[in-house]
Amino acid sequence: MKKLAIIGAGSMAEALISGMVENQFINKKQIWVTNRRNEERLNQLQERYGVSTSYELTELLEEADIVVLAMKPKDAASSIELIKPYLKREMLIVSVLAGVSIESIELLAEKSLSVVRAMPNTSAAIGKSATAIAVNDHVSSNQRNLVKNMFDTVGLTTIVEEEQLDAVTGLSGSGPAYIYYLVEAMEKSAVEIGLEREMAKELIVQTLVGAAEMVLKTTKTPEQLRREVTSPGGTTEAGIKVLESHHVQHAFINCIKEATSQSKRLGVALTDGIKAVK
Ligand SMILES: NC(=O)C1=CN([C@@H]2O[C@H](COP(=O)(O)OP(=O)(O)OC[C@H]3O[C@@H](n4cnc5c(N)ncnc54)[C@H](OP(=O)(O)O)[C@@H]3O)[C@@H](O)[C@H]2O)C=CC1
Ligand SMILES: O=C(O)[C@@H]1CCC=N1
Repeated sequence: MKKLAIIGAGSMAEALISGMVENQFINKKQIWVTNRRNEERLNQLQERYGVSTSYELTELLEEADIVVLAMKPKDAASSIELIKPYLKREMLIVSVLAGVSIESIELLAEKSLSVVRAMPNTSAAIGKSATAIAVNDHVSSNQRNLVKNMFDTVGLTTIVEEEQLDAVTGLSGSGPAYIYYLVEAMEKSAVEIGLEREMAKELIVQTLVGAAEMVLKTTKTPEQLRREVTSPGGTTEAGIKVLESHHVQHAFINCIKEATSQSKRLGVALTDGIKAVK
């Protein structure tokens, strides 16, 4: 591969750059990055990772093998409008945009393209993303393997059907935020029950890591693991009763369903908007 161009220089772009550079997926100078106008940010990425940067679209996109779309979904239409004269059938387009369908990308580009739609999460920044990718019919098996290898540099990658990506977004794309929300609650409670913040943080993190590894490494279900912690008449039972009285498990299920619906809504709004102006 000669060149990989990334449109958007935010947190997701940086996570990918860091993974690719660290794992020598491609020579760092062959990674080109741009953003809308934040030049300081581009300089920062250049200094940190040795990547190339440019606002000159010919320099950026000419002869690129892979073009990664990493702007916010609301900026997709204006951004693709700018780059569409440079997008070629032989290029592979990789989008990490939540909710934005492959169809929308091709409609915006006004041509059929080889498109991979991916949903990573922010744990990509430490090489621990749970990423799902879906491809359209123009993507060859070599290209699909190449993109899988690219996302493997930032964590685990699964191949799914495009229809499943909204659910993946609701579950694992947004997932880190749900866990952070729980950690926030654990930290607040720790202070209220008289523990020092720093010491509590250490205990919370180790509890999370330990629980995650138990789910990963044992053959027991999460429910079995929970029951093993819960002694009859003990502390866990007393705590879980409070969660149940607030229907917390039900609330989490609704949270994931709502995030999934929002991903669908974002996609439909964009596709309808594009079709209305075409
Ligand atoms: N954050 C997350 O947890 C996840 C995010 N995603 C997806 O990743 C994408 C990026 O998210 P994130 O990195 O958090 O976003 P950020 O807001 O951190 O970064 C967005 C970037 O896009 C750039 N940009 C906006 N418009 C244009 C344009 N017309 N041309 C070039 N660059 C442009 C911005 O440039 P400037 O600063 O100059 O305006 C900025 O560098 C989103 O689509 C999101 O759905 C996917 C999975 C998880
Ligand atoms: O909240 C969002 O829309 C993005 C997509 C998945 C995680 N963050």
